[in-house]
Amino acid sequence: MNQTITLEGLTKRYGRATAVDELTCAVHPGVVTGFLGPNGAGKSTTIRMIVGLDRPSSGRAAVGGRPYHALPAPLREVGVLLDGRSAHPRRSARDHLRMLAASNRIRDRRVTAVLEQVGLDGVADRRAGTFSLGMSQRLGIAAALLGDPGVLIFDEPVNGLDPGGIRWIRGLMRGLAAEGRTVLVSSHLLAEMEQTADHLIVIGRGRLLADTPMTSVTGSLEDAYLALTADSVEFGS
Ligand SMILES: Nc1ncnc2c1ncn2[C@@H]1O[C@H](COP(=O)(O)OP(=O)(O)OP(=O)(O)O)[C@@H](O)[C@H]1O
Repeated sequence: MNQTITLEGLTKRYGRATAVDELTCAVHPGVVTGFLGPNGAGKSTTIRMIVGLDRPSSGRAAVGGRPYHALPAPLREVGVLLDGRSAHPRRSARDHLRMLAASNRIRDRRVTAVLEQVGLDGVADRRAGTFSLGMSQRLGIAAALLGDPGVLIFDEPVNGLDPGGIRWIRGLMRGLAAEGRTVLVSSHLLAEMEQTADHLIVIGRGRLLADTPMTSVTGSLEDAYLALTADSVEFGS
């Protein structure tokens, strides 16, 4: 399938506030695209609209030309990590993934495969509520990978991961892109993005500020980012 994510005039208003403002851009397969912007810029809201958790006020978000809700087997086409702590705390990691697999007609052996892939095979039968933040993030990543999707979206995946985990997810994202998948990742960790992303989409106050290959960033990403977003920071210095 066509694995490009396309946003066309994507807009989300909450009352009089505009969280996402006429966003038009595309996220392509085969590369890691970093999705950057200050707190409150609209990254999570954009991701939620891509995966059908929020309705756009106007405009469109599509994957392979189709809105998420029109995909016949969404988890097999788009994997998303939004909040690592999404599993029921009393349910084991394995059961959480089994339920997701069953509801999306994904074979049970994928559960074992993704548990191994994220390094949770040794704790698969422990309740998710006893997991550390980093382990919960890994479980969320396992859920995103479950359907072997061509499109992966990670909202702050490095959150809570230790240095070994950070290196692991960097390799995971690079590997997924090298397999030809579309990888969109939001993060505030610019040094990490500098090592991971091939392409950058930067938003501020819901608007597109930059859509550019990493190679066009001269000097440090931090300097370039802070200059670009200087007028778009709602909170902070
Ligand atoms: N359900 C909601 N109701 C009202 N306003 C909302 C809602 N969800 C988000 N917003 C507002 O939309 C704006 C964008 O928020 P969003 O969470 O998308 O930003 P973000 O770029 O992901 O931020 P962060 O980096 O802090 O996670 C913020 O001003 C936020 O307060």
